[in-house]
Amino acid sequence: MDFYGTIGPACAQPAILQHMVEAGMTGIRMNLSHGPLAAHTDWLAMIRAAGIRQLLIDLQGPELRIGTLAEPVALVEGSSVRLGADGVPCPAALVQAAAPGQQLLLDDGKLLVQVTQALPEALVCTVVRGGTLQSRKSIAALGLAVPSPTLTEEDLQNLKIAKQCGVTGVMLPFVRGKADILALRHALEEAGAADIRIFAKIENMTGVRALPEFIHLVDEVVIARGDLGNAMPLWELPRCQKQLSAACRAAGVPFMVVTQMLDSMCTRAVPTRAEVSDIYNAVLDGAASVMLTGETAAGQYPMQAMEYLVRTAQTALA
Ligand SMILES: Nc1ncnc2c1ncn2[C@@H]1O[C@H](COP(=O)(O)OP(=O)(O)O)[C@@H](O)[C@H]1O
Ligand SMILES: C=C(OP(=O)(O)O)C(=O)O
Repeated sequence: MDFYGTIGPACAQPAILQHMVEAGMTGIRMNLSHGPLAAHTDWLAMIRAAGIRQLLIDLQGPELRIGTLAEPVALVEGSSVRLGADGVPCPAALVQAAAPGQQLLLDDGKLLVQVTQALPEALVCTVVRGGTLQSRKSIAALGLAVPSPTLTEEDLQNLKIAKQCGVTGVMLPFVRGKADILALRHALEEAGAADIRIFAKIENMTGVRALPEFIHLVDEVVIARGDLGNAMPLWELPRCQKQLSAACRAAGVPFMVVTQMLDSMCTRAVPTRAEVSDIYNAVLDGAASVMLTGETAAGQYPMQAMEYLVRTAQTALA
């Protein structure tokens, strides 16, 4: 079984990475929504030096995200926020597609705003669920199809240098169907990197419904519960996870379970009973891999989190 962490400011130090490897981490993911491969040469050197064999890059793909902010923005419930020109930067395609009444979940649903006015270059929104909005956080526009290409210009640049950077797998967000996978395969071939494995992230209902048409074209399916949880009431997410797991088992395709596996460990050295049960159950369901995200990238206890992930999974495997 594979155990992945996500590299980020909290763990990008040689001693911490070394400790995570000793705890059983077999690979690491770099989320390129927060910066291109070329800007992470120091992290790449650390990954090599720690002897981490598998390096996954998570592309931008069709995912919608807030742009880069000079500083975090406090969104106060009931107040107004402008997304787009002269406001919080966001994709132009979203501004074009959204109409008044549209709900927008930000940062994996932690924040919620509703469009009250759709101007040609900006959306004026009311904050429904407030909090602090940081750079590059996710946007989910419920029920709205926002046209976007499979790969951004930056994704193509990243793929060109992936092989020389030691990348072994590419994660494609928000896979919508066979065409997205074929486009990524083509881009990898063009980059001379046809042997890099493809991880298809299932992050919305379009991806759930389309899985049968592309499951045999990918190397691993990723049950990406952060964004997927925005696509349904949260109490339905476990059923969806079980159904996706069963579909992968039936097709004989490996799958990964990811996101909030040890979320409380972002701020505490010991996980909850519910979190270790979640990991144990994912392994019993047949997951080929499990991955930590914010726990290792931005949390206070990246080494301890990796240790709990690996030990709990190994107990389930024993
Ligand atoms: N390459 C990076 N550079 C700087 N910060 C990062 C990077 N990768 C991750 N982070 C930080 O760690 C957090 C958790 O990582 P991840 O779960 O991959 O991001 P997100 O939830 O934004 O998709 C990010 O929101 C960001 O604050
Ligand atoms: C892993 C996920 O993707 P991201 O970190 O881009 O939110 C997820 O949505 O579960």
